[in-house]
Amino acid sequence: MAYLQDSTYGKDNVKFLKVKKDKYNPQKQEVLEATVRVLLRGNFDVSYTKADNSPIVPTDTVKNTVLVEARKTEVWPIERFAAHLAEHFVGKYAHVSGVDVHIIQHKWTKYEVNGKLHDHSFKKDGEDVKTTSLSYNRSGDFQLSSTLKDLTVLKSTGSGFIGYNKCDYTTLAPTTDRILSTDIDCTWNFDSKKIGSIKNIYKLADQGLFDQTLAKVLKITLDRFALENSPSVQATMYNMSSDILDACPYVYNVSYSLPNKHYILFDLSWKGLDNDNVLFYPSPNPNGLIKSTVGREIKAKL
Ligand SMILES: O=c1[nH]c(=O)c2[nH]c(=O)[nH]c2[nH]1
Repeated sequence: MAYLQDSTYGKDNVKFLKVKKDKYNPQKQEVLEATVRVLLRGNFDVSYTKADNSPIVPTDTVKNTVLVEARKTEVWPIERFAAHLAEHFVGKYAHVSGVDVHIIQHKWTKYEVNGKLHDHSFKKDGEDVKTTSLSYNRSGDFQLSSTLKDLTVLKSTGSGFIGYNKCDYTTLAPTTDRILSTDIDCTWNFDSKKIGSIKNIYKLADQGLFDQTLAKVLKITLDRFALENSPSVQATMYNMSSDILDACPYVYNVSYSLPNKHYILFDLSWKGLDNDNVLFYPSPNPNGLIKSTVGREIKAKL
């Protein structure tokens, strides 16, 4: 006999762009382009097991809700809009027990014209995006995290890899000078206890917590990447995580997932040429993939 173990449903890839006009100068604007996913949990079992659609809030209604609420409420920062959507669905439908909201914020950056940032012209200056994920239950439990991803970085020196395990399968030569390149994917989980309740997300958003945390994560990641003589991806990502935990008291733990995008020194000796770490070829496949989650050490009570 089959039984429904788990289910969730909703709308994915709901896209909008919202314009924010300055109160005193409506030509001065900000934009937020977003891709939203809302998945509902709750008393929907009969729609799967008995072909009874009566509890289903159509995914089309979910899409409409995201767009109407984006018009009616503040969407900056995306953590606030995620909280608003989660509260909306749980508040409106008694049989919804929980909501998972995921929002991607696409990058638009103002650029300078005649030495001054233009009021309403933007360029796409990178593929990196910020995302947020909020899982919320009717009981009040919530888990909020945000992510910076697809930020591609490379350093042409200041990185090495030596002292690793060697066996009869090892061909890798140790190096104290290599290219290090990765696509940054960093997730910071917020401390739900410290935030207190989903309502406090609005207050903390007003205080700038979420924007400041993103700015700190970005700065720490880029600074560490540039300034540290990296002994390995593993050690560098741990140090980045540890810096973020020191700088961001509302962050509970930090996860990085970093591909090691190899650039291989090309052997030119057959041509009678040396290669003093100047000519490399990018080797997209295979790539290393290094992941870690770093949390705060629980101090023992003395
Ligand atoms: O920083 C690195 N970590 C590894 O685990 C590894 N493995 C490898 O082949 N090169 C590297 N580099």
